[in-house]
Amino acid sequence: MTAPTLSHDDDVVICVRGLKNGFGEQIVHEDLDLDVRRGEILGVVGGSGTGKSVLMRSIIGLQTPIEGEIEVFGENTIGRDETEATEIRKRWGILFQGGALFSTLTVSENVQVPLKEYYPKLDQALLEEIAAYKVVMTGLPPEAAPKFPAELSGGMKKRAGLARALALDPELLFLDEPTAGLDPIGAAAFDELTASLQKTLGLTVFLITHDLDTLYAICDRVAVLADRKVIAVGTIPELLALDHPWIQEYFNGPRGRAAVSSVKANAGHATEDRG
Ligand SMILES: Nc1ncnc2c1ncn2[C@@H]1O[C@H](COP(=O)(O)OP(=O)(O)OP(=O)(O)O)[C@@H](O)[C@H]1O
Repeated sequence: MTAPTLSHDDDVVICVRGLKNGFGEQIVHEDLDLDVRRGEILGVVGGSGTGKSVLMRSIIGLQTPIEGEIEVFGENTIGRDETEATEIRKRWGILFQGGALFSTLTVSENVQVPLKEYYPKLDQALLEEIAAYKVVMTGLPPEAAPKFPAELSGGMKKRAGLARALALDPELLFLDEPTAGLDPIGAAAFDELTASLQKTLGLTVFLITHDLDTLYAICDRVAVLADRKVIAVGTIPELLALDHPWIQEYFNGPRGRAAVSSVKANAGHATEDRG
């Protein structure tokens, strides 16, 4: 890995400095800084329209910023030529909102898309074998591989999207609202899957969410977007110690308190189960 030049810290996988994004007259980000550390699950929160998805799109090179610098794995990601950008892109996987599966392809074929794109010489039998492995890895039954997205439940679609995001054995995973639209049990199961894959594969995870349960259950740190920048980043107790009205309202409001009790209750069950 190239040493990061922006952060001077080898443990920083994503480093954003002085980011400015906008559309016409509308400025979405200004002077935004963020570090994502190796091996952490970083939750990214903020009110609707604060620019969480635009931030993710800037980091992965789908949105060219007006100003600022972004490094991923110590490599500048802005304005790279296609060959250089491809080399960096190979090292991350993305689960877009809603799964974003190709509806005319089966689950297995969806997982094979990035493999074919980056390794065009792999033979078909191997492609299918890798896809089958990724499908099972995300907790789907092997019978899901030949199915089309329309034949899957919402939760299964998310898992299929995750299988595709993991196709290239990434070091870094971007998840955009992975539990949106899932029922609470499905959402909790998806959180568990994310946490267990993160641990097993040693992933760094950039996770955009509105789901307080997800933040409490699996995020190591949380970055809060407001006023066009990351106004705070830290553990939830660290954020709760801050006197910012949006942070207090979000984490200490009725939904935040409910999420804490549910995490405590689950921890209690886990202890009882072990006993
Ligand atoms: N391609 C685009 N063209 C014009 N405006 C855009 C574009 N993409 C995003 N925006 C605007 O940028 C702002 C931030 O959008 P973004 O989707 O990043 O918000 P978000 O924080 O992810 O919101 P949500 O939580 O509702 O998903 C919004 O006002 C949105 O309308």
